[in-house]
Amino acid sequence: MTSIADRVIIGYGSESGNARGLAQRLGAAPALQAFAPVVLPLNDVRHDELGNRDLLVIISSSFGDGEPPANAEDFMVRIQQTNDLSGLRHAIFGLGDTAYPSFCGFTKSLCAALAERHATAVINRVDADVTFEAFFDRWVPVLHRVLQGDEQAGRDLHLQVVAYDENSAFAAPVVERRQLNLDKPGAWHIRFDITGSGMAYRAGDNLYVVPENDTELLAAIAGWYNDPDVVDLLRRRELRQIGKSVLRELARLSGNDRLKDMLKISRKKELDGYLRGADVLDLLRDFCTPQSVESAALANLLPACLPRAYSIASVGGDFVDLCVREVIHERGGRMRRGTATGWLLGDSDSIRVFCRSNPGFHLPADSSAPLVLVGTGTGIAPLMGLLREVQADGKRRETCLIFGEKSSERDFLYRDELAALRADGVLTHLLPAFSRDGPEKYYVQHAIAQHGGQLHAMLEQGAHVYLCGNKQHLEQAVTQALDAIAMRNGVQGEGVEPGGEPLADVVPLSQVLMRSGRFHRELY
Ligand SMILES: Cc1cc2nc3c(=O)[nH]c(=O)nc-3n(C[C@H](O)[C@H](O)[C@H](O)COP(=O)(O)O)c2cc1C
Repeated sequence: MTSIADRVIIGYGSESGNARGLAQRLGAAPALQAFAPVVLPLNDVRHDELGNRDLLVIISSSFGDGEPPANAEDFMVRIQQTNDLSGLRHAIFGLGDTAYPSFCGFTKSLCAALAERHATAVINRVDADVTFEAFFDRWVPVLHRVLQGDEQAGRDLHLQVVAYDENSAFAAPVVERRQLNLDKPGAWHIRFDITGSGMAYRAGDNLYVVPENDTELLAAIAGWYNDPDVVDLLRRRELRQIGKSVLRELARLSGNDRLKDMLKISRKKELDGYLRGADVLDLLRDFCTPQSVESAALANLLPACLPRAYSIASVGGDFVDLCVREVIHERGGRMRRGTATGWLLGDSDSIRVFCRSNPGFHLPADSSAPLVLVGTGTGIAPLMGLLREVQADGKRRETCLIFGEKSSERDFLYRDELAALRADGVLTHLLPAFSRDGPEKYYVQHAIAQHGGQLHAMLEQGAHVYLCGNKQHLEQAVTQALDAIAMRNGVQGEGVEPGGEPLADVVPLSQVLMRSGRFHRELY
């Protein structure tokens, strides 16, 4: 095989430095030195000066609404102003984030503009998500093989994260449903197979579930209308999270004075109380008649079933794990299940899902920073993901999991997995807080207080705190407990000398952690 180029020009488009960093690494890669690599911002690349023994490698992020970074804007304009680029050969590595609507929008447009002008891509375009490092490590050896003449290697490489969303979700087979506790409502471990989906995620990210409605609820609404076709009509409409605009329209169609009255601002509390746990069938029965709100009008009125977000409990790869609490309650003589949890825990073989990046809950870049992980109930989910990432990284750091539940015997979620992580040295401290095990209630804030010295030492070493669980119960209690251990041990925050008296304007530790990006919260 003979090499396809003598020279490699590496042009980068980068706002915050990721693409530039990769470009510089590529430029320094030993395998590329035979091709005299030159690294420069895309705006400085003169495509009209490239010869037919040059390969243009483009590494760029996307910004705004899928637009080029500032140092790639002029390059894009020059490409658009050129009619024929048939001599140009290129390889594009795009960096983006599926959290943005126009995922890798710039590099996709650039690739299309080059193709329209008959330029040749020697490797399939890469659309990388926040997990771009893993793609880069796979892409560089292929680039090297292509340069050496193995053009098929470039055609065989497919590194494109697909940006799924609620309108184009991936139907992921469910490969495991396992109850983790002994009581009702159940806490379930659910595993999806996402092989071949092009979906990429990392620990801390969220999975959105696009549910279908409970068949019993659909049948009951169809019964109310006395029309079986209503089941299909409403299968994918939102039947539980009912917005103000839907209520207003129902009040208008039904002409019901009670509903109109409840919509007045002065009665907001009453309306909120009524809506808690209510669904469309309640509204129909309580305020409407099948004649005043016809089923077609109702279907038109209701938005599509809203996707529900869940914290991912695994780390990258071909599977996504969730830890889900069953939602089940009775109201007005009727059992109700959560729309998404009902769908997840039903018997459906596959479920439509998509991932969204959640950078605020990723592991810190500093691989030596200790981790203090605090979670209650299914709030353990993303913490399991983070621990799995520590395990996969292979770089050991001090980690402490403070896990709160009711009973060690009945509710110790992931007991075996945690024991294995302990044995493996991934989880260095496990502090369970089972509220009903002893004569006194014992919650995570009590565990924080009891082990204050040890936690304080970790915080002094730059620990990051991750908190996940119920907003109402957890946030304030944990924040206060952290502030209290800092005060007791000599604050590492601002305004107090270690061991000294607090000043009047002392900044609590939780604030200091938050300001320095070391307090990560996922509360619901
Ligand atoms: C304000 C802002 C806007 C962004 N817009 C997009 C976007 O439209 N599409 C996309 O795929 N990624 C978008 N991203 C994600 C970046 O492309 C991603 O973080 C990339 O790794 C940054 O690389 P850089 O450091 O080389 O600029 C955006 C990021 C920020 C902070």
